Amino acid sequence: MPRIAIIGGSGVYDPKLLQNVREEWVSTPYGKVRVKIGEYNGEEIAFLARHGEGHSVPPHKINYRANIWALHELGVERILSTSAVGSLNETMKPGDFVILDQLMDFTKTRHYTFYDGDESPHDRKFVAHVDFTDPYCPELRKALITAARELGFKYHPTGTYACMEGPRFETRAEIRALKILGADVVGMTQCPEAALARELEMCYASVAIVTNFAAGISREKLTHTEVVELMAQKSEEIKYLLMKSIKYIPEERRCGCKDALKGATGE
Ligand SMILES: O=P(O)(O)O[C@H]1O[C@H](CO)[C@@H](O)[C@H]1O
Ligand SMILES: Nc1nc2[nH]cnc2c(=O)[nH]1
Repeated sequence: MPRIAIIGGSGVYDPKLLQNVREEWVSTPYGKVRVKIGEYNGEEIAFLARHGEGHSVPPHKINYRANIWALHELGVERILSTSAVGSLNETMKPGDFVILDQLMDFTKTRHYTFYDGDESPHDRKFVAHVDFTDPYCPELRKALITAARELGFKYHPTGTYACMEGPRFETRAEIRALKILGADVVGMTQCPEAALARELEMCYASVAIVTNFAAGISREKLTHTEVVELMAQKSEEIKYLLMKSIKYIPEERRCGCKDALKGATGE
């Protein structure tokens, strides 16, 4: 049973670091999910391509609830994810790794929770308000930071991610506003993915890879081609970062993630 999962974002479509990979279709109350399970460092790791194998699913149409539920169903406790981002912070340059520590959600049409009361399509029919002060697991963040430092990669140990609805990129004015609000990087997929993991008391962290400067900061037109091209250039480094990070993930969970529902339901 895999304790750890990797969710690959744009440009990260197959689990290069895993051996003996098998595919499982996991049924969930929100639909079926295709998960690959393989071995690394003597243990089972699950892998899920956020946008589907051929990047066929746009950010606003990803079935985030099915994805996170499926990993929980498999017994996953810890999720590492990648996210390709634009940078609003001149110190965070294309090719840099940012170990996210904060996020702001500007998405509009997504499904944000598993806890829909009586309408929940499962037996968790209660209301829950989880704490999300620190949306990323401190233990997973530490593992990513240690690995990035040891590998000598250009990385930033903190970063605030603004999640936009997409699928279009941002206007100059939107980026100007996000910069005033304190965002360092901008993307389209961390919300509701991170919150849904917290709702199922799973640890979650994301390494953002800067693929471009954001609209109005970049002098070039923004393209998804540029995003995928830069991610392809970084694919080896991303693989090594994930491999080394996994080795630093403690067996025992001492973070608050595992108790996220305590006090959240009012009981
Ligand atoms: O966040 P990931 O899945 O890496 O994808 C990023 O890349 C796409 C834009 O090129 C958007 O989907 C954005 O969120
Ligand atoms: N929203 C958004 N997502 C991205 N992913 C990679 N670059 C960008 C960007 O500039 N904006």
